[in-house]
Amino acid sequence: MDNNIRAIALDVLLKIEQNQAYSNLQLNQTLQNTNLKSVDKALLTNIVYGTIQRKNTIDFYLDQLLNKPIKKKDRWVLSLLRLSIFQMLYLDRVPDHAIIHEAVEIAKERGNQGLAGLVNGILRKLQREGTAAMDKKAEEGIEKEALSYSMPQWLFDRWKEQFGQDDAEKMAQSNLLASPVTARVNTKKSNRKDVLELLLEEGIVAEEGELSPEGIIIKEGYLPATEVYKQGLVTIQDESSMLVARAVSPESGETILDTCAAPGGKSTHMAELMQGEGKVVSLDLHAHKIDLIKRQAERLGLENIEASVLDARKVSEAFETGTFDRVLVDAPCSGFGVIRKKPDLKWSKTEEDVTRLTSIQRDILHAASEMVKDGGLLVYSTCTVDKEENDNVADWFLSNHPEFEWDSQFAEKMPRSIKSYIIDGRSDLQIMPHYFNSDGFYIAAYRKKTTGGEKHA
Ligand SMILES: C[S@@+](CC[C@H](N)C(=O)[O-])C[C@H]1O[C@@H](n2cnc3c(N)ncnc32)[C@H](O)[C@@H]1O
Repeated sequence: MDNNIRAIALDVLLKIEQNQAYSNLQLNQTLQNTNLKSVDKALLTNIVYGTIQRKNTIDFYLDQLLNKPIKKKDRWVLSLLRLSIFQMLYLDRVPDHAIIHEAVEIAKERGNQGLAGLVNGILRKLQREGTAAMDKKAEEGIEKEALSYSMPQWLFDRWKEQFGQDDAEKMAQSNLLASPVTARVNTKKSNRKDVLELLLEEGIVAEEGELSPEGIIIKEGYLPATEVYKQGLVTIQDESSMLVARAVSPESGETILDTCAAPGGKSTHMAELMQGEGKVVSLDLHAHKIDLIKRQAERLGLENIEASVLDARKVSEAFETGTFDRVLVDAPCSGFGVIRKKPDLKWSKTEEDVTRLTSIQRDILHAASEMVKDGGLLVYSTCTVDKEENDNVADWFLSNHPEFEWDSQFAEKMPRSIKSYIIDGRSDLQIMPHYFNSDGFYIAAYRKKTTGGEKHA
């Protein structure tokens, strides 16, 4: 069975590489289509994410272990070596000799005796000699952090400049850890206590989350296979992401705009908080993603979501100015807060991408702000930790939109444990992954000033 897991892990890694697919999407698709036990699914997840997370460091070792480059047609062997080295160096669960044996069997089956010999030789050398000599070389190199934390040096340097050495190191370190699986209870259908009991009956060990009143943390078991999930009592979502809908704080009967809504995590959360009363208008640029929102809404039993395709920058072509009580801009971003779940992001995104994204973020925020009623609320959020995309965009907005002010009630809506991270006089929040073992998220909330009338939201 274990051999099977490694063969599947190899296929997932190759598909991610060949199709440039997002690791989480490719892996989830595979997890849904295999009948592995939940403990094996966890191991598969660990191997795939871990191998991508540590790619930099593993390749640094591989460079030194390989005597000559691997032929182009046999490039898949590199992925096999990477996932085997990841297990040998970073996973305690399986002894080295078993990892080597399985890798050699896969190389034999998929390649030939020569490749099996190559795999055997490299992995045995690593087993025999360890990494001490190679680590010494790394210490002498200039890209020290890139190798210790297995991330591009430019990104580490950027974090160091933005947050200081200590936070940059803590964040880089926490990104190498497995992310907890968390879910949101659908409060339109049930409550946290009942859901925890139902999950236990299905063999899923879970506990209450710390950050969100609807949050639960899955300790053991594969949630998507449960009846609780299928019946729409829960949605898989990170706890910091749940705080976004809290910042919007929609009320029953209101009309809400979610400008960048797919796959629907926050739209459905807001619709649940509204107890199905009122309306959430969910937009996304990509037609194929609208279906994802609709499917989630259906699974969760939410009838108050209207999803359609639209470029949020052109929202004024579809709606009258000041139509919505509250508007959420959960903007496209670099995703540097969710590296634990999408490790490929740290290898694929560049500094130029960050700059390009900030201009889209500004444009969407500007267009969306026109949709807010007097006295209404506008929330800007991202799943990144980059100041250029976060504080800078948020500050730019406020200085260019005097009709808005910080939402003075923002801190009250956030959990107590987080309040110390909110700076006095502002209503924004940067959550780093190492603060609460959650995704890195940024949230800023503004209120549109009233033009003489009473406060609305
Ligand atoms: C961070 S994701 C949104 C996640 C979503 N709010 C959730 O909670 O499930 C950003 C989304 O913005 C969409 N997007 C990108 N550019 C856009 C634009 N100009 N107008 C509308 N949506 C856009 C992307 O397709 C992507 O689905």
